[in-house]
Amino acid sequence: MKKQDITFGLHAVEAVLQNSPERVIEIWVLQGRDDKRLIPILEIASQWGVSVQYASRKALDDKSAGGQHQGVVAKVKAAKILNDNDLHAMLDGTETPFLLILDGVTDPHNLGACLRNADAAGVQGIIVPKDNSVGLTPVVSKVACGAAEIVPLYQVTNLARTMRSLQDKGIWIAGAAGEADSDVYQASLTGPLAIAMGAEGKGLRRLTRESCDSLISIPMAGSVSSLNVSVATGICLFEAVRQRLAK
Ligand SMILES: C[S@@+](CC[C@H](N)C(=O)[O-])C[C@H]1O[C@@H](n2cnc3c(N)ncnc32)[C@H](O)[C@@H]1O
Repeated sequence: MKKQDITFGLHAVEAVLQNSPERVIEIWVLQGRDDKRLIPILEIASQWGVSVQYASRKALDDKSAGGQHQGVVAKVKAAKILNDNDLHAMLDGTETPFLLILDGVTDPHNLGACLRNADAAGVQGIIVPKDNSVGLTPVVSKVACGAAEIVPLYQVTNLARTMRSLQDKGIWIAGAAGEADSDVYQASLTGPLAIAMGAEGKGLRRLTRESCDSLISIPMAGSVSSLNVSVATGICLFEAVRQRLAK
């Protein structure tokens, strides 16, 4: 298991400091940078006794492997990897679960954007298969703008089995698929719910699709056949939010 990781970008570094300050080992800030947005980061770092070093742009570019670091990079202890047991422990204390399943998303920008959408929609956790999915990389954290520190990501060994265990707990699973007959605006998305999204190229795998209780589509008016997975995720989650608030 990885022991240390890198997080970069203003929102991502501030979020890890705010939510898990004990994980932050050291912070590097671009020397000569006079940016008000750094103030909360420096304040929280000082409050928790986290060492802050000033470094050149080249050093920060190297530490972030060329990422968009916005003048701040943190060395952090790797986050605990959450599994099926953690998922069920969370569900046992959750009244009306609202979950997102991502069936094999591999692009860190897409996972980061889905985490951001999930946080904004009030999703309690994202479930992904352990294999053939991107995990919590530095790029994911940066794109998630802090949401990677808030929304738990559960990495499960057998997604179909986990889906069955969700259904046993009374959670309805709606899978998003462009060719589904029922559209997202007519589906009922209230109550205990998990929305399952497919991967960038292949969509939902056959077994995942067959494990869903219903399939929903987002009507497409133009000529392209599908939306980017993070855009489709945002639409499905916020239609569910709309219905849940209207109840
Ligand atoms: C880029 S799409 C995958 C396209 C893939 N060729 C397919 O056949 O599903 C990634 C995921 O976003 C969701 N998605 C994209 N467009 C959608 C739409 N119009 N309706 C419902 N879900 C959609 C689905 O979950 C899909 O698996």
